[in-house]
Parts: sequence; C-alpha cells; structure tokens
Amino acid sequence: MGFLEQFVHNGRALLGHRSKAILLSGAACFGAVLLVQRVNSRREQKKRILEAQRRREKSFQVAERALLEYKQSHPMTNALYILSLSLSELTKQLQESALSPEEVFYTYLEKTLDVHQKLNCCTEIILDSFEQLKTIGSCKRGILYGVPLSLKENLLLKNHDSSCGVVKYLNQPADDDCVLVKVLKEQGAIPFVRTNFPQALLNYDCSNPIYGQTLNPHNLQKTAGGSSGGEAALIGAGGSVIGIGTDIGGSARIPASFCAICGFKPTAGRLSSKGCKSIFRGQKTVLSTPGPMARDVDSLALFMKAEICEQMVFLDPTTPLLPFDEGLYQSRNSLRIGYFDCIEQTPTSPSMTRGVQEVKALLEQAGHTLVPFTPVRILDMAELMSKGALADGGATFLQQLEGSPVDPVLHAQVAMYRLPICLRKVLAFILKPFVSFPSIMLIYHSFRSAAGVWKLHASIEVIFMRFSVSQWRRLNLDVVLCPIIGPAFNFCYCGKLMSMVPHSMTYNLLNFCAGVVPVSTVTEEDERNLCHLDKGGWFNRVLKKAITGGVGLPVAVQCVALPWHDELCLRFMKEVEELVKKARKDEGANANGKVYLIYDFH
Ligand SMILES: CCCCCCCC/C=C\CCCCCCCC(=O)NCCS(=O)(=O)O
Repeated sequence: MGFLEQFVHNGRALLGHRSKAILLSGAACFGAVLLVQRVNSRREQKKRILEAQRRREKSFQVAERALLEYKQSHPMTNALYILSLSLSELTKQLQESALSPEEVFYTYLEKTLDVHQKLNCCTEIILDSFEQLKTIGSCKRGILYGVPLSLKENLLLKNHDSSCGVVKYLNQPADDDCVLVKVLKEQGAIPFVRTNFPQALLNYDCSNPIYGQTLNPHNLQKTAGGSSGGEAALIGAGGSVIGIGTDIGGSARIPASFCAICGFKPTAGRLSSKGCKSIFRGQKTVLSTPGPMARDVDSLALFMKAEICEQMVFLDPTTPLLPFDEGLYQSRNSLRIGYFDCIEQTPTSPSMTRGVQEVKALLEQAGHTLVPFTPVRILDMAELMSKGALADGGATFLQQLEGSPVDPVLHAQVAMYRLPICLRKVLAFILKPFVSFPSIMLIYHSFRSAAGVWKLHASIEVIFMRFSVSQWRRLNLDVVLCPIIGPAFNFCYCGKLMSMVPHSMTYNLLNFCAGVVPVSTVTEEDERNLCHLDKGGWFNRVLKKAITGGVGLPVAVQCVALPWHDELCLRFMKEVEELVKKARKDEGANANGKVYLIYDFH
C-alpha cells in the first residue's frame, strides 16, 4: 500500500471510529438528559405531593388548636347527645336555639379529627369555616342553619385545590365555590371538612398517591368504597351528619353500601353540577351528578329540599324550576314494586341477593305489591356504558395521570387502557367465547368518530324507551328494588371487578334516580355460600377473593325510580328504612339471617 492509500485508509478508520464515538456519546448524552429530566420530574412530583400533605397536616393542627382553645372555655358536655341527633332533629334544635352553632360545630370537629386518625378519610379541614361560624347568625332562617357539612374534594371551593389525586391539578386553587356549596352556605350550612377519593375518581376503591387509602369504619382491612369513600367512612363513623358525593357509576351508592349509610344519586340535572370537577370534562354520554350521603333517608330529603331553591336555578339556569315535592316524599300509599336479586353475567355476592329477598318479604308483609322484574339488555347496556364513558379508549384518563405516580388501586385499569387497540381487539376475539364482559371492555375502548357518538346516543335512546321504560309501564311499576355492590372489598379489588359496575352504572346510563339503604349484615351463612362463586367463571372467583372474611359487614339494597321521580325514590327508600328498623325491633338485633339495621344512631 502506497503512502497515499495508507493515509486515506487510516483517515477512514479514524473517521469511522470517530463517528461511532460521536454517535455513542450523543446517545449517552440524550439518555442522560432524559434520565435527569425524569429524576427532576419525580423530584418535582414528590415536592408537590409533600407540599399538599403538609397543607393538609397544617389544617389539622390549626383545627386542633382552635378546638383546644374552645374547650378551655366551653366544656363540651352535650357532645354525645349532639352526635346522636339526626339531621332533622339537629336543625330543629339549632333553629329553636336549644343548641348553638358553635357547640355543634366543635362537637363534629372533635369527632372528625378522631375518626380521621383511624380511617384517613379527610383531605383537609376547611379553615374558612371558623370565620363562617362567626357570622352564621345572619343565616338563621336557612333550612340548614348551623349544620356542619362535609364535602368530597372534587367539589370546587374558593381558594382551595381540587386535586382529584392528580399531581398536575395541585396548586390550582378554584376561583369560586361550586353552586351547591354557595346555596348551602346561604341555607346556613358550614362546610368544615373535605374528604378522600380514589385517584382520578373513576374507581370504587378509595386511595390516591397524595392522601393515601381510606379504611372502612366497620373493618379496617377493607376499603371504604368509592369514589366518595372518604364521605362514607366519615359519616359511617359519625364524624359528619350530612355530606356530598358525586356519582357517575355508583360513587355515592357503592361506598354508602360498604359503610352502612344512605346514599342518593338524583336524576342528573336535578342538582347543579357546576363546579363539580371530573377527570374528563365534556363526557356527556353517562352523566355524573352530585348527591347527598347521610345516616338516614330523611337527611337526604332535607338536603334535597335545601338545595332545590330559586338561588340554585339563578346560579345554574340549566337546573329545572321543580321545587322539592314534600307531599310526595311524605306520602304513604302502597307501591307497586318491581324486584330482582341478580343480573345477567354480572357477579353478585350471596349477601346482595339475600338483602333484596328479605326486604322484598318485608315490603309484601307491609301491603306493597312486589312484581318480578327481569332487567333486559344488560350486556348491551354494559357495552354502551363502556363505549360512552371510555369513548377515547381511556386516553384522557391516562393523560391526566401523566406526571403523577399511579396508585395501586388503578393498576388493573391502567394496564388495560395502555394496551394498544389492535391487541385489545385480538384479545377480545380470543376471550369472547369464554367471557363476554372483558370482550366488551376490550373491543369498545376504542376511538370513535362523531358519527359513532351519535349512533351510540341513538342506541341509548332505544334501550331507554323500548326496553327499560316500556317494561316499567307494561308492569305498571312505581319503583324497583335491586342489589347494590357489596359487602366491602379487600383493598385493590375494585379495579379488577369493573364487571360489577352494571349494578349501579345502569342508572347513570339511563339517568334514573337511585339510592341505597343499609339493611343487614353479612352472616356466617352468606360467607359459606361464597363457595357458589367458584362455579361462575373468572370474575366470580375474583369477587370471592375480594369479599372473603366479611362476616358482620354492612349489606344494603338499592331503590330505583324513573327520571325526575327523585321524591318517589326517596319515599321508597324511607319505606325500606322504616320496615327494616321495625323488623329489627321485632326480631332482636342479632337474629341470624334476618334483616336488621346495624347502626342505629338514635
Ligand atoms: C367488564 C364489564 C364491563 C361493564 C361496563 C363497565 C363500563 C366501565 C366504564 C367506565 C369505568 C367506570 C368506572 C366506574 C366507577 C365509577 C365511580 C364513580 O362513580 N366515580 C365518580 C366520578 S365523578 O365524575 O365524580 O362523578
């Protein structure tokens, strides 16, 4: 090789090495930048979460100090008595000045602080409530004058964050209160505490990376349910007399069932949703609504009466001028009631079925007419719920979680939404002959066109009129009695059991009103009957694991009425509550296998 050739060869080799080295070092730099970015964003996440946790702790400390100061000059001798009063009794005593707003406020504050220590159910004590308490005398004519009230964290509150458990929503305080809170303040209520929820709200467990897991007041090894689980736990343990949850698939009703309280999902639109934060705005196929949660049905009715007023319509003209019909709520004529104790291809626990059967017998004895009702097109409805609520294939849900650690309660859902659509379709095809529900989920979590959305809405209209309403009319029904998901699950099972959601979400899809009343507790026999779940496929076996060890936990039933028949639904719930209470008195609190109310606060 000549000198020139040698020179060119060496030069090439050098350049080859060099470009490789340049490429390699470029890639290394890029990787390092990504790593640094990732570490920084994790650090930023942690920082924001810690700040939020500190704000929460601070609010508790300030509240504890205020409570201590109050107690030094006011011995709280009435505490047990105040905590035992129902909302109607409490409002009466406050209006007659037999109790002062201060003693009621501090009594509930003390109880809340105690309950929160055990259950981790609150996200913040609302410190503005101390100021509101000072001027509350000006609201003496309000229906809820002096009543302390709890709020789920996603209800907007001026100058406070509504994080929904998502880091990117932190440090974004609201400009104003939501409409419901504005109205309640005018009615004399004092919002004093905000409550916990599952991350991103689309789950019926109750844990998020900012505020942690809320425990069930009746068994600390079980979830309080969700998404309004903090409310249910707090109210169930006696720390609040009335609270507000939100419900797009059972969020006010399922935790009520898990924690032995009453929860009501009004017809969407009856109460204002303005300022109720949701994880995906603009989704209108399955409607979310706020709803009250309390220890008894009268409290739910009183709440509705307080909210439904001219001011609500003024602040939110999308709500109807339809005053609360007290006469209908108080009426006691006999009802024609459709009933069912399970639904097609949807896991149902033994205690859910027993609860319905026992309440059915009580209603019959009381002179009501009970008519077997077979809910039709449940699979079609499940498909429509899935298509509607997750029309984007879960993309928005995943987007909102970006920049947040994902809570373990969401792992099953997130894993599903992360699967590429084509893989979902292949899986759905393979699974379809064996289990129809997962196939539905996998196929229909796909992106839709506008025409697809219109077609979807048309299908919902058909199901609503042709199958649901016409069936009610043919049987001449006033209301329907049916199961609600329960008893309370072990942690992290709710995301694996979305197949149970049709028990509650059907009434969001159809926009019927529905409420939940606790009626019994899980018996040894219910627990033995769990063996029947071994036969019914994969989801039934998961359900068995989720609810094993539930003896003594609350069992509830669900009462349903047609859209805009909210007063009738509440009136039916009241009937169930009264009959169950009476049966309890007649049969003794521990009658095995019999219906009884487990937590009687009176
Ligand atoms: C595998 C069976 C398929 C059945 C159909 C399931 C459809 C699932 C579609 C979406 C997931 C829904 C999540 C259900 C939990 C709802 C909890 C809830 O109500 N959250 C309240 C959210 S709100 O925006 O605050 O109202």
